[in-house]
Amino acid sequence: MSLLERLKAAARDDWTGYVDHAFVRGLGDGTLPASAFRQYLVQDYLFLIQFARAHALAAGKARTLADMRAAKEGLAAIVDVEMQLHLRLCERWGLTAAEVEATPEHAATVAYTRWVLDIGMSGDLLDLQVALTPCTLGYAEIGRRLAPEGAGALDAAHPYREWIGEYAGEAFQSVAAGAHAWLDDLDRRYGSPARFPELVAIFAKAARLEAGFWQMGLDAA
Ligand SMILES: Cc1ncc(CN)c(N)n1
Repeated sequence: MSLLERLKAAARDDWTGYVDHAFVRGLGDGTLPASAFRQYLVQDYLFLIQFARAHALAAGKARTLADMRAAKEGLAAIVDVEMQLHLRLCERWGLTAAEVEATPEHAATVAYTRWVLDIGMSGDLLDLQVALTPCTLGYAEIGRRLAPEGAGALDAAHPYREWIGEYAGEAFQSVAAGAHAWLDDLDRRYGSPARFPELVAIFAKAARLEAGFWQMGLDAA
């Protein structure tokens, strides 16, 4: 069993509370209020800036060139791909990058991002990657669930088609597959049965903070 599968099994309720949150169901069936999505979108851009820092921190924590390259892939996926999607979506919602960047961070954004950065500062690369795993692999799972037949099969009139398509699409799924393989590789080198409970606690907390992030969007509706 991969480390991800073991972590999900050990933190099942927290994982389900995240990937099956009411926000996600609303995204899937298109019933999510626009005000909830807008709040999410703005805060998620601010979130990604901090998560880019966390991926850069992973490069700094790396002890091998291969790990540094893997961290760089995660950083590039955020800065060069995901943030561009957000800018396109923001534009469509009448928001400029400058306006979004000038928006104050919500408490849920600060709570999640600064906690991950703290895990990265105080722990090792495996701790940090476990803290980052619900972010990348959770969205990949959500993307596959919301578009089981692929991004191209989504209804053209679906209000959240572009968002779902991004996470269900090949580029993001391939980044997620790489992160999944890297996590197992780190676990083989740095993991141990003694460390597992601590890793579960990190993973479960990240999943709860993800659920809190969705809830922050819903609360704005
Ligand atoms: C809150 C959150 N979590 C995860 C992702 C996917 N990188 C995201 N964009 N935003």
